[in-house]
Amino acid sequence: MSIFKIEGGHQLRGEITPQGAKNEALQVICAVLLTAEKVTISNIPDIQDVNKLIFILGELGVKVTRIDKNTYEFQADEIDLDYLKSAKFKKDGSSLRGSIMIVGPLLTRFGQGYIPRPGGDKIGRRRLDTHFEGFIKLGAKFRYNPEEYFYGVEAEELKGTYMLLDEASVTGTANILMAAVMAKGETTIYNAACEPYIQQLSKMLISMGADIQGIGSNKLIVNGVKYLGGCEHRILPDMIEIGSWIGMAVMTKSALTIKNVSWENLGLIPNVFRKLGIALEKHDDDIFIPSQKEYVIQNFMDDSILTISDAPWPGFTPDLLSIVLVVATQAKGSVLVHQKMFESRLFFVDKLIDMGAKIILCDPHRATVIGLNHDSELRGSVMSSPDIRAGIALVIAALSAQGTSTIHNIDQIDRGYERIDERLRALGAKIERINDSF
Ligand SMILES: CC(=O)N[C@H]1[C@@H](OP(=O)(O)OP(=O)(O)OC[C@H]2O[C@@H](n3ccc(=O)[nH]c3=O)[C@H](O)[C@@H]2O)O[C@H](CO)[C@@H](O)[C@@H]1O
Ligand SMILES: C=C(OP(=O)(O)O)C(=O)O
Repeated sequence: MSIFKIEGGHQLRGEITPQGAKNEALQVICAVLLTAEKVTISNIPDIQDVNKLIFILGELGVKVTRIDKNTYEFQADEIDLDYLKSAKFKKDGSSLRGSIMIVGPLLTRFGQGYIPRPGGDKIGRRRLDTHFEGFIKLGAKFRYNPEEYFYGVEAEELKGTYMLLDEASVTGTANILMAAVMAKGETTIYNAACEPYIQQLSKMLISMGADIQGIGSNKLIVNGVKYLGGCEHRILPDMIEIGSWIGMAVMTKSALTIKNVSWENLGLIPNVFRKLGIALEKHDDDIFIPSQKEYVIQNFMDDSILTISDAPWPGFTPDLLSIVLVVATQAKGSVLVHQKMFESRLFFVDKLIDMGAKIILCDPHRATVIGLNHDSELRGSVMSSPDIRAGIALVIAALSAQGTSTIHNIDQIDRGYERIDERLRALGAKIERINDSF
């Protein structure tokens, strides 16, 4: 296990290009299972979760060719369905959340799909009902082995239908959509998630020959086709990484340019950071953040304290609330951060409190932050990263703190951030990765 050692208080400078989006990558890589033809995907982030998924596809028999650092060609023309029943798959498949999305494509193309209970962040209960209720609606038989936490669906033929999802689940919508594109007849998926990840997946499926309407809305109408072909697809920049870079710049009082962010796909993200008082300038498709000695949190119009909360898209993504929270610790003013979706994602605030931040954890979902306005800086500390976004929030805190911090369990951060230490060093940060053999 490696650790990060970070000497805080150094400004960043220069330009950074965001990686491709992790959550889109996990969807579109699963979609290669829908065709026997070649699929080329570019801007794939070189991160642990994505590499694990590519490994699983390779074990399943998909031919994987790495064309350059971030571009791969996939061909799923000889799939080994026996691997799905092996002990190895039960181990490999459970190591990340995104692997769940192989089930929809396998079910629609081969009539069977299996998955061990998937991993991902330990940020609260993460059920899979939406996924499997959708497959059942399409005509699949559901099997569950509780001893092994092993899920399965089987069907001779999937038939289009109307469904109202019990929640707008991101991976659930992607999974059901991938099953529906080759089901017989019309499927309506209402209360569908519509994050840019899903919009991108839909566009890719259309370029493979699928018929999907309603992209970007919460009602997708799919007319099943018999066959899908190859395509080329480019992944959008990672909006969560973009938000993380905004946090790094502002907490270290640095001027930073984030290149080619795809502004039109950022939704409320720029607005939310602006409400925290952060100056964000749109320079063509870049974000420029000027160096700011202070940033003042806006109150609501009636002068009550600002609340920032998450909601399914086009609401504010829950994956940026930990970053909003850490940024607020050095703002002028107060804000209530309300994490509605996940019940264990705010517990990391203890670590920020140890560093000197003024935060009241009201309950597992809500934390009030009273900004220090840089009147006193956070103090370096020894911490462990509980999940990917808390992990990057701790990195941000450490970059701004006085003294040196050590962050353990950085595997969690490597799950979703490509060579974050190298890229930060190139901008002037003092961060080292140390192999911790103890
Ligand atoms: C690999 C991947 O793509 N992961 C993302 C995906 O996870 P994932 O697809 O697993 O998350 P879901 O969208 O299924 O939901 C996450 C949690 O939010 C709750 N929920 C969901 C929808 C809703 O309308 N109300 C509600 O309360 C669910 O009960 C669940 O506990 O979406 C999450 C929510 O944006 C993100 O945090 C994850 O980064
Ligand atoms: C929660 C996240 O990821 P996963 O769904 O893969 O655990 C995330 O990206 O913030």
